[in-house]
Amino acid sequence: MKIGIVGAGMVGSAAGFALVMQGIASEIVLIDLDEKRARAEAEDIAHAVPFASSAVVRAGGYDDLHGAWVVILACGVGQKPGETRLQLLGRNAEVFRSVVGQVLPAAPEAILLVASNPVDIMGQITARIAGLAPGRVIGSGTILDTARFRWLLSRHLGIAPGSVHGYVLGEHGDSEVLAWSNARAGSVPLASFAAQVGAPITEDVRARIDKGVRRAAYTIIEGKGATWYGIGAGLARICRAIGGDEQAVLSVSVPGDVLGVQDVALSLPRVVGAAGVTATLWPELDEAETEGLRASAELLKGLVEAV
Ligand SMILES: NC(=O)C1=CN([C@@H]2O[C@H](COP(=O)(O)OP(=O)(O)OC[C@H]3O[C@@H](n4cnc5c(N)ncnc54)[C@H](O)[C@@H]3O)[C@@H](O)[C@H]2O)C=CC1
Ligand SMILES: CC(=O)C(=O)O
Repeated sequence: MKIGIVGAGMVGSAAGFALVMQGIASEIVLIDLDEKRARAEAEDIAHAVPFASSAVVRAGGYDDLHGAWVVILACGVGQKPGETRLQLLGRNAEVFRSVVGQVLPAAPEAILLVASNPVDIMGQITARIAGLAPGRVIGSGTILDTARFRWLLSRHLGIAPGSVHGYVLGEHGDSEVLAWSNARAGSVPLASFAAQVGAPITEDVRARIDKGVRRAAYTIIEGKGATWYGIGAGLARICRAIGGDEQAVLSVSVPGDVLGVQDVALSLPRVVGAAGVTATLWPELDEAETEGLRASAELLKGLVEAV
């Protein structure tokens, strides 16, 4: 599978590295305004290929995207310490207006996978500009937040993250909703399993995990300036679902109607395969989670209307 990456910064490069290490791509083309950076990252990632797979990794221009199955959009700016994702909107919307118009003629068949923040709104803007069939523009949404949630729960319960089933829904950002009420360990409801292993989900545990998920980006950015490994792996996971036509259920962001809010992009568990997102699984939520999701949808709707 050929994959293009526009934006060869930390996120784009981490995605390229994850794709190589997991053997997901046969060819990766890195594009950046800073061509020297794209060449350097492509060369560095290519040096990992002999340890993992047989991909061709190179820097290029938009014409080199011809034949790409997926084009990852990770260009623009990231948060500075203390900044929210939503504060990036004006700057990144400007970048996307020029970038998406250059990607489309070169790779009209590609699925566009948006990573840049605020990712839900950037995904919706991209879908509007691109005019592709629904589900062919995917925002990485809360794929990373869901990973953070599963990881923290797995640490608390003492089981593998892959055996924890739970999702973060709504905005990839401050208004996101951790769907505690339907989380499970294996096939067992979370609270029941937690009690069985002597690790109950007390209010303190819940607050700690909520903060660990919701504030993760702020803490990491404070410490090292940006986050990239988690989202790099998340983007590779979505590409794997597309390349393998997996019909995998992943929390990603596409536009749709949510709890009475029309045409708003946010994350719900979605079925992802070769055609992109083909279905949404409506989770059963309790009242507080439902209200949280509605508030997240209304917040995002207000912002996208203003762009
Ligand atoms: N969706 C998610 O879960 C996450 C999203 N992000 C977001 O990903 C984006 C990228 O973050 P980083 O890689 O850390 O930033 P970065 O600054 O390291 O890389 C961004 C790259 O975009 C390039 N660029 C800027 N304008 C361009 C244009 N017009 N055409 C081509 N390339 C252009 C820059 O030259 C730079 O190399 C940010 O918006 C960040 O907030 C970051 C982490 C997680
Ligand atoms: C930066 C960002 O969006 C994250 O790490 O969640």
